[in-house]
Amino acid sequence: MSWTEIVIEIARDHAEALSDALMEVGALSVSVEDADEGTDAERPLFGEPGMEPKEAAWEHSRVVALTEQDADQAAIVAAAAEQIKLAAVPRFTLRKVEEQDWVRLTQSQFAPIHIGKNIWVVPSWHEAPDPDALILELDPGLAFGTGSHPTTRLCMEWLEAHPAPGKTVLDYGCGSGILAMVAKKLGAAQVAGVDIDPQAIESARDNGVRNQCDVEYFLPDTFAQSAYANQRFDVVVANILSSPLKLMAPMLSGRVADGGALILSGVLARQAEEVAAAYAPFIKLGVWAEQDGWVALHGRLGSDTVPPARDA
Ligand SMILES: C[S@@+](CC[C@H](N)C(=O)[O-])C[C@H]1O[C@@H](n2cnc3c(N)ncnc32)[C@H](O)[C@@H]1O
Repeated sequence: MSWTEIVIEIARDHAEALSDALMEVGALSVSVEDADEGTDAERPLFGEPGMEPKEAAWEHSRVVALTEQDADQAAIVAAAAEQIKLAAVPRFTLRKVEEQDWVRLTQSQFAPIHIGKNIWVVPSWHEAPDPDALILELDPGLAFGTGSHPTTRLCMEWLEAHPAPGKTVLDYGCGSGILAMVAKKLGAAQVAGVDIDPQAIESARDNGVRNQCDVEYFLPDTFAQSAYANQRFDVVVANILSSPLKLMAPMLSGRVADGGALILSGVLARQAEEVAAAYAPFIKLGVWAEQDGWVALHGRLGSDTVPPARDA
């Protein structure tokens, strides 16, 4: 079966309403894109959780509505325009969409990711490229943490460079559970993960089962009432944005055992000093490594000095 896409370029202010109206009058699905994407007018936007909040949305939108091939596309556009009382029916073009193997197409966009020296994150439909490596089977899903983002990779590389066999690890802001699972696979004795998002907890638990990683995951309030309520950990890793990290300084520092390590990620290089300043009353933090403008900070509780940077 084939479909036809209706493509309408429209001012950003109208895009959301037009997209809702198109759905109501017969479109099968609608997406709104940046009409300036790929041109000199394109504005940088960052959408992944863990990245800087959007400062400005794009200027011009492209609304793309999928319809049955034999639908009356002109009538659909006219009805949608009338529904939201546009002054005129917007101009549109049509694109034919051939049937494809959508599952295969989507899957082909996610390849195994090599991280650090010996870690591979491998989608379930791929063979592990190196069966002797530390393999995490992870599919892209609702929770952040597939290893594609520098903030995640920096933490994974830190964990690999500082294995803690037999130690305790807390992954605060665990998302998919990727960091907790790396810690566990590197030999940590006891690992806990916490996230504010119930969907993240659910997917972290699923991923734990799939990867045979015995990690316990909690929402913050249940964590505070769990057997871990007063526990301090040998390693605490938190990949969250700089503002919440600053607010959490007393809480996260209070979770680190004497001589234990704290690793913070989700921090832009220019934010490193202010984040380190928020933790200074508790733990001396310094930059461990930088990737694509993001840094990971680290420090040890009770140490007067900042541990060396990776490339020092
Ligand atoms: C950037 S993701 C990191 C996910 C994963 N740890 C990684 O490194 O890829 C940040 C995660 O922190 C969670 N988060 C944000 N604020 C939080 C808070 N105040 N307490 C606990 N988790 C939080 C988000 O729901 C999200 O899953």
